[in-house]
Amino acid sequence: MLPPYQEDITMRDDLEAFARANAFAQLCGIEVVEARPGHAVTRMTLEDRHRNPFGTASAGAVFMLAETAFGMAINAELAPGGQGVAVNLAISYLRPGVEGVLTATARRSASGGPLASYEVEVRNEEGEVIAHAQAMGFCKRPKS
Ligand SMILES: CC(C)(COP(=O)(O)OP(=O)(O)OC[C@H]1O[C@@H](n2cnc3c(N)ncnc32)[C@H](O)[C@@H]1OP(=O)(O)O)[C@@H](O)C(=O)NCCC(=O)NCCSC(=O)Cc1ccccc1
Repeated sequence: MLPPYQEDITMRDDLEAFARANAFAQLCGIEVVEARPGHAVTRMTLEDRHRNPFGTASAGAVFMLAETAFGMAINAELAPGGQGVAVNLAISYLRPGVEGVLTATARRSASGGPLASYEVEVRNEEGEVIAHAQAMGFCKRPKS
């Protein structure tokens, strides 16, 4: 059985520092809104630098938003010194990202041993799902 989420904790101090240390997410303008064990929310305002030649959101930008939500959700579950990493992340783009704020929500759907599976939905401001990702994470324990 999965442990319950800690609903009362939205972002511990160490998770805030962890989010700030994610240099590439910072470069992309991704903000971590919420992070608690097994659940995280990230958002990104679409700017010209995120666009592909068609003028819509680049696949990589949307992927990074989803990946950051996954990374925060899995690492919020681990004891200090542990590392939650992606071993596979598959994404489907259902609608183009056009403008405004995109929001990714990650939640753990299953786990077994060191593996944990996450679902990530990316929505536009209208609440439409523009992308869906499935991530398989591996929880590395602190080395003794
Ligand atoms: C996950 C695992 C199965 C680990 O299996 P294990 O049995 O525990 O493997 P082990 O620990 O033994 O290491 C294996 C080999 O690697 C080497 N090494 C390790 N660490 C370091 C290092 N720091 N620097 C240099 N080398 C290092 C190590 O020496 C060994 O080499 P060897 O074999 O002796 O020559 C493995 O496939 C893996 O690490 N895959 C890559 C996953 C990955 O990169 N995902 C994407 C990034 S995650 C992400 O972005 C999500 C996110 C988002 C936002 C925020 C946060 C997170």
